[in-house]
Amino acid sequence: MSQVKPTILVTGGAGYIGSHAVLALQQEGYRVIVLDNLEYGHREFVEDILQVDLVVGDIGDRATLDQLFANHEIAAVVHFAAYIAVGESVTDPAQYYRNNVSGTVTLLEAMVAAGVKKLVFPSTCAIYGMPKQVPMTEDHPKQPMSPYATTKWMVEQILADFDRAYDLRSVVFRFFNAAGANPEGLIGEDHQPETHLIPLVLLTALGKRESISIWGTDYPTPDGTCLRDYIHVSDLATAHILGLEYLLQGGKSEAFNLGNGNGFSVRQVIETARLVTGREINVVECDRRSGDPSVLVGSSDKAQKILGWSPQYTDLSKIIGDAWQWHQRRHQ
Ligand SMILES: NC(=O)c1ccc[n+]([C@@H]2O[C@H](COP(=O)([O-])OP(=O)(O)OC[C@H]3O[C@@H](n4cnc5c(N)ncnc54)[C@H](O)[C@@H]3O)[C@@H](O)[C@H]2O)c1
Ligand SMILES: O=c1ccn([C@@H]2O[C@H](COP(=O)(O)OP(=O)(O)O[C@H]3O[C@H](CO)[C@H](O)[C@H](O)[C@H]3O)[C@@H](O)[C@H]2O)c(=O)[nH]1
Repeated sequence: MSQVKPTILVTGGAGYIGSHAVLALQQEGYRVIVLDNLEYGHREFVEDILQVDLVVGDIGDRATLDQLFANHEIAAVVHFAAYIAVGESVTDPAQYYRNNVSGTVTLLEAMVAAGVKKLVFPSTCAIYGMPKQVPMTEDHPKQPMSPYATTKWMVEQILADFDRAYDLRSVVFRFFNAAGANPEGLIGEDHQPETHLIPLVLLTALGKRESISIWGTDYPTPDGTCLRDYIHVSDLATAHILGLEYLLQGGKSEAFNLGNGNGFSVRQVIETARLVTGREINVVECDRRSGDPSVLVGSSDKAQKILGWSPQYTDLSKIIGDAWQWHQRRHQ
């Protein structure tokens, strides 16, 4: 007889990475409830494609949260809801602190009040700032260089205090560059506006954009363009299951890097996209974008050791190929 698995609340589950985590949870037999205000998320991902219960509401709305926790026996929360645009966080930091920090504190208070004391929280490698050593490990100094990254580091510190004071246990995942789409092509990356390299390259291949800008060709890297650690979104989703199971089994609070372990340059991404799509992709070489480190590559040894996680889709052609499948379907 198969064991009934607990109910998990996924905030931001209508977004890019959250919807992939919902799919993975569903496939593992968990009951899932999504809380998303749909400011950026996609209703159809949750209701039509994944067919999961969706509560349209805000993480900063305590009454909605209290009702949710009262009406459902929720064992843990996976908390993706946040604003994510680095550039916008520089020009309008107030809304980032309100949504990502204040909203999260409201969620955490509601959890403690309801006795729900397990949380999986996506953070970012951007909390490390300029790399002092590569690959970066979890104990690398923290010097966030944007308000967005600061919000994530603040929440990590808040979680450490909530652990000490209220026994709220958390698994923090510091993602490197999330990319790709689930291999079945059901859901994928559709941010408005889009700022990430791989979807922008694929939108160029589709003719939705004239060209892709390469921001900086004079970095101290083999081809002069920045190296990033692109990690398949389905591998991130799998890590969330392992993190959740670790917490449900009584694991203590920990933070883990989640990366591919390999650095790919901007030129490699574009060249691979040319091969995968068979399309012409116009390139414009531009000056550096401010604040971009030349190399960001993570060590995920800790996640491998403690959670038994290792990425399955480390090949750049696979990551771009899955994203391409999704983009073609989305824009056909
Ligand atoms: N995309 C990346 O490369 C990346 C890298 C590191 C960390 N992360 C983190 O992963 C998480 C998800 O990122 P994503 O790329 O899927 O973003 P996304 O914008 O696709 O998803 C975020 C979702 O949260 C919802 N949301 C935002 N504020 C909300 C609020 N106050 N109440 C309820 N719902 C709200 C949005 O409507 C959206 O559906 C974020 O926390 C982000 O910081 C992403
Ligand atoms: O049009 C573009 C877009 C990006 N790039 C370059 O491509 C690389 C990747 O850029 P992305 O914007 O896709 O990703 P970032 O590395 O800047 O940022 C990502 O990783 C960060 C961690 O460093 C944060 O987590 C952030 O949320 C997430 O978007 C960078 O070298 C960037 O300069 C271009 O050359 N042209």
